[in-house]
Amino acid sequence: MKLIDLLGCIPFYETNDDIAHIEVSGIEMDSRKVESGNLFVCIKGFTVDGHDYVEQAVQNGASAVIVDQEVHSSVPIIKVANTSRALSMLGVKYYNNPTVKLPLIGITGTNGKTTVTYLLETIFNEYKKKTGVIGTIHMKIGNETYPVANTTPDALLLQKSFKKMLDQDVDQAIMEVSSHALVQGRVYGCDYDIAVFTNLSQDHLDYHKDIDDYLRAKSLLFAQLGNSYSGEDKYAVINEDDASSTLLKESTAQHVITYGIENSAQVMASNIKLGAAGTTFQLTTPVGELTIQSKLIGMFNVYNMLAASAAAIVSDIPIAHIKTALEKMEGVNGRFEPVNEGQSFAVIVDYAHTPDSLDNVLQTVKEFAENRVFVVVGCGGDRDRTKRPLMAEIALKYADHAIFTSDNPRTEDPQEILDDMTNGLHANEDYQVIVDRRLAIQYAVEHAKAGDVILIAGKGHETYQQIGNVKYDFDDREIARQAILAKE
Ligand SMILES: CC(=O)N[C@H]1[C@@H](OP(=O)(O)OP(=O)(O)OC[C@H]2O[C@@H](n3ccc(=O)[nH]c3=O)[C@H](O)[C@@H]2O)O[C@H](CO)[C@@H](O)[C@@H]1O[C@H](C)C(=O)N[C@@H](C)C(=O)N[C@H](CCC(=O)O)C(=O)O
Ligand SMILES: Nc1ncnc2c1ncn2[C@@H]1O[C@H](COP(=O)(O)OP(=O)(O)OP(=O)(O)O)[C@@H](O)[C@H]1O
Ligand SMILES: N[C@H](CCC[C@H](N)C(=O)O)C(=O)O
Ligand SMILES: [Mg+2]
Repeated sequence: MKLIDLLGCIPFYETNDDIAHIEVSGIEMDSRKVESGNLFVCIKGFTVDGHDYVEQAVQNGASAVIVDQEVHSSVPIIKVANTSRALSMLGVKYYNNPTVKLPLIGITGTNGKTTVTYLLETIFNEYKKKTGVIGTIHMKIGNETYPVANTTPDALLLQKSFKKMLDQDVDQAIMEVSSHALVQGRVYGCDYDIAVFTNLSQDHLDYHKDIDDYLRAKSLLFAQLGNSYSGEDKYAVINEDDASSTLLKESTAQHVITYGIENSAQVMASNIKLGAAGTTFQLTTPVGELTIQSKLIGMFNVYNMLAASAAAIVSDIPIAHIKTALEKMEGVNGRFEPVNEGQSFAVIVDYAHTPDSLDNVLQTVKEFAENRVFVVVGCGGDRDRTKRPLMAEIALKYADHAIFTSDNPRTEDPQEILDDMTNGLHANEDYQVIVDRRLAIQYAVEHAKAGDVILIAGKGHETYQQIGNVKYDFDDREIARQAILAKE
């Protein structure tokens, strides 16, 4: 593509050279990955500034650079107001604006995004629609999976992935939209057809100034809905029982469809029967009413099913297919996942890593436990410190025995993270600190008796533990399995 044509998507830019002849073979934001003829976009990050890597990009063959600060270079320099924003626009243009053709659902909220994403995948697949999914666990096109570094990838990878989905005849794309992505503009230029809100509670206060700032970040998804003027109907799917619903409804000029249990909403669940092996409820929607018998456990999963059902209804999926899919769904990788080797006690691995999710999941465990509840939990390093004491308190509120351990310490001292968790606790409470996560899991398994439940929270599907900057192989499910086998 000619650079001059590509730059048509940026309203104002300055250049120091004649760029009419330049062909662009691709766009790159990482100097280490630049190939001959690439346009290098300099992004100021949290760790380093891409403007410092212009020379490396040029050595690797960059044909031009996009900057928002002064740099010196032997290739043409194009100066814009904001390179992050430019990167998204360039990605959209380079990959030919894929989301205008690709039906796209974006899911945001503190908890439940991944679960709702996979519920929607199951529903669309049941209706014989090919899906593309982007989220925490991986990117998935049809049955092929690809690893991802972020829940919501950077703008370039995102647009490239949408293009790939279109090339592979995907009918419906479904993605998680993190608050980081919204603030950083990773999703500028995505033409969402449906934006779903799950819930809002405390997380990421290392990144967002306060909870209002966090909510404002989430609201950007709803404000962006319909900005492409494609003329199609767009929908915001909102949890009416969440205190943030009013602001989010006011953030969009598009159609709103609500779901809920407590407050009156368009899609509702009633007559809910929560069980240890599944959940039954009456689903009431504007297009009909039916009974759902789901294998998913816990009230929070009723909300996830309502969110997915509402998004499926506005996508014109017949409710009979929604019912079949919800009832077929076995669960999501690493979410309330049992580890069963025929032992006399239950072991559940879950991804709860926020106060609210831990509260929800422990409440559910407590309700069905025949005997004592053990919880093995920690908090991630280089992340929101203020959630640490809250998570410890919640663990003690429900569990008969809490074992506090490391999650992904990253660059923090694991003991200091655990001190943050436990400093405010009373000494006589029944908890223990075992820094090594493997030993903590082993301890819980060794001490469990018939009818007890062990909840291992925080890492769910993760198959590594990050200590310092190194990711070591680590899978809670495997460690638990080995411990169970060693015991019996
Ligand atoms: C805080 C944050 O959002 N960080 C993201 C950010 O990293 P960064 O700002 O540190 O990037 P950087 O290393 O300073 O690099 C700046 C620029 O210089 C470039 N560079 C860098 C080095 C070099 O040699 N040459 C070069 O050109 C980089 O390619 C980049 O363009 O940009 C990177 C590239 O897009 C992201 O991968 C990275 O996510 C890191 C891995 C991360 O941990 N992010 C978390 C906080 C996050 O975003 N989480 C949410 C999910 C949260 C949730 O839902 O619970 C997510 O969407 O994943
Ligand atoms: N609707 C919900 N409300 C509260 N907690 C939930 C809800 N759904 C799931 N959870 C809890 O949160 C954990 C994470 O769920 P899930 O992975 O679906 O959320 P997520 O929003 O994708 O999280 P992340 O921000 O890490 O991507 C689950 O393991 C469960 O404990
Ligand atoms: N997307 C979340 C995942 C947290 C998972 C938990 N295991 C941790 O490492 O804190 C984050 O980056 O905050
Ligand atoms: Mg997720």
